[in-house]
Amino acid sequence: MTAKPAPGRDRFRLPLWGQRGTAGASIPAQLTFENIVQTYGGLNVLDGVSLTVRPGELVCLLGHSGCGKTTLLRIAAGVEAPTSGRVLMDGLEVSGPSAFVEPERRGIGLMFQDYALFPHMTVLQNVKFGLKDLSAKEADIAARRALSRVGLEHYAEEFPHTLSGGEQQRVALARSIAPRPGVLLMDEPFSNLDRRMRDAIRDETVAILRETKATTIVVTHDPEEAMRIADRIVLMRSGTIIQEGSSEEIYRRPVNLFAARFFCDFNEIPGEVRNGLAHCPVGVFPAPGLSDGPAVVCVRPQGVRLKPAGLCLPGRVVSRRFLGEVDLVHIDVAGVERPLQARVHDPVGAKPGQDVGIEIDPKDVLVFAAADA
Ligand SMILES: Nc1ncnc2c1ncn2[C@@H]1O[C@H](COP(=O)(O)OP(=O)(O)OP(=O)(O)O)[C@@H](O)[C@H]1O
Repeated sequence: MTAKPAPGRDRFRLPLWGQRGTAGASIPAQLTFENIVQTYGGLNVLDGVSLTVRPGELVCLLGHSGCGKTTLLRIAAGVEAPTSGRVLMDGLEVSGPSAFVEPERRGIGLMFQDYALFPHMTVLQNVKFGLKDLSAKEADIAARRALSRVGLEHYAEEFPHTLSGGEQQRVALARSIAPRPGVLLMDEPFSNLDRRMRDAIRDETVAILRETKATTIVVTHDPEEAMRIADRIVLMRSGTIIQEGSSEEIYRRPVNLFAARFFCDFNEIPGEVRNGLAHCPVGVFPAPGLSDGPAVVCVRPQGVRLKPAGLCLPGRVVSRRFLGEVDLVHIDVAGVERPLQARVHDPVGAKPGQDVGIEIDPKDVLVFAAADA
């Protein structure tokens, strides 16, 4: 176990990332976590996390509350030192047994959920705050350029409390990109925005990040948000990475039931695997690679189709809700404890009490060993 860095311990100055001049595109850095362990009160909050974020890549750290996402960001930023393991930027150790680079010398930008704007400073002063290495004139130019990039140049002399939540978010973004960080770390940056404006601001933010080219890690607990913005999603659970990949890879081929449940509200039906096939009350489905034994058959609600009664698996409609683009229909099926959920475009006039036929699209079915649950 490595001790936390003590004052006077081997530190080195890093002109490399620390001073990138005025606003404009960043020189993206590669950020590497090597076997990071972080222990609080004898508990491993991070338990051997290894991850490389490529230059210019946008990675989303996704996981439930308390799984260690923020702790990993804090370690990357240098606000905390890991109990063991190393953090490297472009291959050079910035946290670890042989070095600890101060946060302000890492060239890492931070943006928090609450934006952390200073209320007594104008918008321009807030954005200039991180530009202390520049002359007053250079800082002014860089800050105004960052503000213009987020479309808020006209708000330079306003105070934060006079701005809407979405505008404050953009000021915080301008402040974090103004020093042209090689790496940008964002902790739940959209969670304070109401749903109506979140999608637009999220897309706008991603477009700005692409333009600035900074290597970016965004922490979120919202799978839809991660799918919407990430080049790569890193799914965490209890201080470990359980899967990483593109949103499509994780959605279509989750490594276990936990990962599957994160992205879809499945119908979960107990079944039995025999000779590579899962048998359950709604059908028989391929279960490649699974040993014989109890299983959970997971059926996506959009994979359940309604047909006229008598043609296929019989069911009886329990309820139907109009959700706009689809209807959510609950259907009782013999042998299945809870009604099946179906998200259907064509509910064939389904009314509560009506008998229907059910077809299940095998591409919307995943099977896991019951022990995995
Ligand atoms: N300084 C600390 N001292 C003790 N425990 C801590 C400290 N910082 C974090 N923890 C604990 O470590 C665990 C992980 O916290 P962390 O904030 O990294 O999780 P998270 O995934 O970011 O959660 P959230 O989405 O709620 O922010 C939590 O159980 C938290 O209580």
